[in-house]
Amino acid sequence: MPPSSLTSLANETTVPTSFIRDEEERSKVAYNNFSDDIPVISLKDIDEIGTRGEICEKIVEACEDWGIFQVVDHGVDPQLISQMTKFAKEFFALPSEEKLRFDMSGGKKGGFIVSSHLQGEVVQDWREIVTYFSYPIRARDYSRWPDKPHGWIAVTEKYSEKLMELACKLLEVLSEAMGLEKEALTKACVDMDQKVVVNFYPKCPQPDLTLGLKRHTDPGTITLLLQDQVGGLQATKDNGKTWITVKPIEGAFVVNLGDHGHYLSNGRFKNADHQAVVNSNSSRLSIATFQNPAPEAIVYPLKIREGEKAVMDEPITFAEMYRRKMSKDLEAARFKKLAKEQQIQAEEVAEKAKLESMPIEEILA
Ligand SMILES: O=C1C[C@@H](c2ccc(O)c(O)c2)Oc2cc(O)cc(O)c21
Ligand SMILES: O=C(O)CCC(=O)C(=O)O
Ligand SMILES: [Fe+2]
Repeated sequence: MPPSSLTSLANETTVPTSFIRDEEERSKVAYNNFSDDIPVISLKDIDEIGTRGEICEKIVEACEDWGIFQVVDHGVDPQLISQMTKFAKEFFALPSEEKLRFDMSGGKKGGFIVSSHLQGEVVQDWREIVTYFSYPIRARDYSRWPDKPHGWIAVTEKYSEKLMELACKLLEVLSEAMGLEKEALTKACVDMDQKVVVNFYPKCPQPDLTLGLKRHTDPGTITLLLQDQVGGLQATKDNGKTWITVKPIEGAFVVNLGDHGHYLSNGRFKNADHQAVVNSNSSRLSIATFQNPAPEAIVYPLKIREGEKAVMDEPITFAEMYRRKMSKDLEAARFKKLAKEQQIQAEEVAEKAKLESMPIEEILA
């Protein structure tokens, strides 16, 4: 079980062992060693015939290469962005008991939790989150949306609406790039879900031993991530051999393609492989807006190009896809833990056997 608040641990000198990751999982690149590899794309005049083609080309190239790009000139009001960020920071600065009024550790849909939305994780993430489901509107449960700081709900509603519009615009481009009608991807989502996860990564006394958010791909179609200027989002496109730290750009959104986007494009667009690292100098805030298909939406490639084989064996619902992914992730983590325990046990047995066969003079030497 993770602690009920992490902020209180930020002033310790060591991290509890439940946060310590195996060496191969730890960060290999500094949180502030920024890379320019991820394309930054201006969406200015995206609806003009003259410029649309050029912008689309850049987006498609980025999706084929990394599954990640950043967008600027996206039309979301900078004031709305700064209000959203300000309220989010204020929420995490509230006393623990206020945040725990929204505790979701008992499996509640939405609210506040330390470390992970997944139950049964073996190693804990160095983060606190507050999350709420914003679309479809008819399914909103405002009792799980934080009501403090006062005024945040109105801002989150507006933010959700604007990000839904931006996501749909980006999905139009990707649909066209696949040679499909521009509504193809949104239609495949049936009735698009939106879930907002606000990540707060407190300062960490031993950032090299842990991660803010372990390596993963997002399950849905597309994620729009707003990050502050601290840095910590890292991506790999060679299965974890090398990593880059995404350069924070004021007011930009990082766009990540998720598993659903990857499957629907039959693997042509990558599902961004990423993680978040922490540091000992400052806390960090990021706001992830996950655009997901409805749970009953069928997941299967919308187009299989000539000479290609389908990346999926059969069509399944998004709910089933999500369930399989999460149980695979947890299974892999448990298997790793077991293998580690067995290795320690084997080393202990070998050590004991060595000692038993040693002459007493050698042991005492
Ligand atoms: O918090 C996250 C991040 C992310 C995620 C996916 C898969 C993982 O194994 C993992 O550790 C993190 O995507 C999410 C998707 C959700 O539906 C809710 C989340 O809280 C998250
Ligand atoms: O905080 C970050 O930079 C990454 C967040 C993320 O990947 C997520 O919430 O899924
Ligand atoms: Fe993510």
